[in-house]
Amino acid sequence: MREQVFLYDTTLRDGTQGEGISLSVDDKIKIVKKLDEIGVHYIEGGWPGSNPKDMEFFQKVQDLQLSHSKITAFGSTRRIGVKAKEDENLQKLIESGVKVVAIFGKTWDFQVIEALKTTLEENLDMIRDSVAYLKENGLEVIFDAEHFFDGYKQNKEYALKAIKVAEEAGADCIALCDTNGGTLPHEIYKIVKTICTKINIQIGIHCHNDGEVAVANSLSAVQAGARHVQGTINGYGERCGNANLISVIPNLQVKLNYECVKKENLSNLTSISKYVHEVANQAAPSNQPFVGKSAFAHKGGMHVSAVLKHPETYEHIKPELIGNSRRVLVSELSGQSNLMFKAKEWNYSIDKKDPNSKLLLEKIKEKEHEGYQYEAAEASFELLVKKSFSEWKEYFLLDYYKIFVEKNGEDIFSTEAVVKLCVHDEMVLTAAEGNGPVNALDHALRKGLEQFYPIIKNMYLSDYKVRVLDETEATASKVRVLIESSDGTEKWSTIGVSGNIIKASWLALVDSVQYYLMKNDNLIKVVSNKKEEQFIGLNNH
Ligand SMILES: CC(=O)SCCNC(=O)CCNC(=O)[C@H](O)C(C)(C)COP(=O)(O)OP(=O)(O)OC[C@H]1O[C@@H](n2cnc3c(N)ncnc32)[C@H](O)[C@@H]1OP(=O)(O)O
Ligand SMILES: CC(=O)C(=O)O
Repeated sequence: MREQVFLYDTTLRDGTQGEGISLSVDDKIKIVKKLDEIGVHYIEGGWPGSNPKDMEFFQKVQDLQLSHSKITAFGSTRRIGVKAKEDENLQKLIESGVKVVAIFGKTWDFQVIEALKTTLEENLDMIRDSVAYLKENGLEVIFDAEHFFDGYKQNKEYALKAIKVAEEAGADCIALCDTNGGTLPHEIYKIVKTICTKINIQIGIHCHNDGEVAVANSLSAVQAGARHVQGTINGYGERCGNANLISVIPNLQVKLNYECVKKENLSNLTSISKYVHEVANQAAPSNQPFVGKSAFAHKGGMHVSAVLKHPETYEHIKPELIGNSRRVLVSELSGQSNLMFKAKEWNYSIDKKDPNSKLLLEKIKEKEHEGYQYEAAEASFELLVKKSFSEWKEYFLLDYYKIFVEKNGEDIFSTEAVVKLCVHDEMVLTAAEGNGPVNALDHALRKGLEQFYPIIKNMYLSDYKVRVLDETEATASKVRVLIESSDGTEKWSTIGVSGNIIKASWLALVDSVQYYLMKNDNLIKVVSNKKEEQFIGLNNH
């Protein structure tokens, strides 16, 4: 039987103390639903005494039927010199309608004197009165021992007395907080181990990430006896953030054999991490451990060769356990194993002994040396593979393009592009305007192709990025253009590199259209045959 560790999520409270993180009431409700689905035990919704938004949240959340999670409200011990029953913050905690509250109190003598500006005795009274009052009101009470580790290192006796007072007043759990985030895992282990021998109620841990060891500290605390772990999804939180539950959970469950969430819910971690990034309007870091896009992305040829033989050679856990997946990147650091893996993904079968495979690898390395970066442009890479390993027909060939940019006296710019193409042995000349040279080229290219391949009306450019490759060359430097295209369902990325930004853009643009046509080749054949029949018909008249 695996020992249970209780998860206490504070994304909606401490998470929103992180710079740039702000959640509306609806956002919070959405996140609550997801956390409940994966079986987080406690969800701290906010601080009812802090702002009207949090009050509204506590009203609205009462309408949710949660299956697993208990909603908690956060606040502080009573104010100095005020009776607990008259303290506005404690009243709001009770009025919030929750059954569980977490209150933080000072356990570091230095904080009591410098921040609270009161006596050590009054602080102990504040803790005692507040916990006792909330218990009298029938609530489950978690006491967050603020700055516990710093306090313990400086004045053991007082820090211990502060949490003893909370225990004696009836607290259900004492969460030891590394509030400044500077404590190291071996210190956490030693201190938590000692505290577990002195306190008879559940011990919890709340770590900040200022020393980048919040996850490690949380694990050390559990190994030392803590059974309640506080943290946030994706590690959002004040300053450098809180312990990232998305990493804490699989480390505890997969590696240390504790029970945090039901086994079947582990595979939702990747999607919940993405979901919360999305709701919080944050870019998901691709190198986020466990769930990031790159967490199981293999780039070095040696690694890929080994992973193909046995994934455990370069993977610490199976990616599917947490809902992630293995990826292989293609670059100048690739070996033939990278090509084989990618080709298989696209249903091409290639053999290491095939001379084309070696040629393709050499071509990729040359191109990467020129400035191409295929890991960011898989569609261009797939075209290269297709051209190397199967019959390739050009959907169109360029004869020339011309671009005209005009600025009139009233500071109005106009841009026009003329494109001459050969499609199905027919010369097509088109012109189009655009709000810039690349846009005009895009319009002219489509105008020329749409009559042959009407399907391209469905695709559009969704992103366009330019990167200067050698800044020392200033305006003469090479540029790398990355284009992302979409048809509303799929997205694909293509690349072009040149000393001329228009040419780099054209190359990326052509790859984008060729890729789409290649992917929809079955549909296209029908349309272009008809077109040819039509021409024949016309010629007969
Ligand atoms: C470690 C943590 O993360 S604790 C959580 C921190 N989170 C937040 O502060 C976010 C929400 N906070 C707020 O909305 C506001 O700070 C409020 C509404 C709670 C309080 O606002 P104000 O009354 O204007 O006080 P202000 O924020 O300026 O100062 C905090 C006061 O609380 C006191 N205080 C700090 N900790 C405690 C405590 N554990 N118990 C009682 N009082 C405390 C401070 O000494 C200070 O008192 P003072 O005004 O007499 O100097
Ligand atoms: C309570 C809390 O958030 C802290 O001490 O960091």
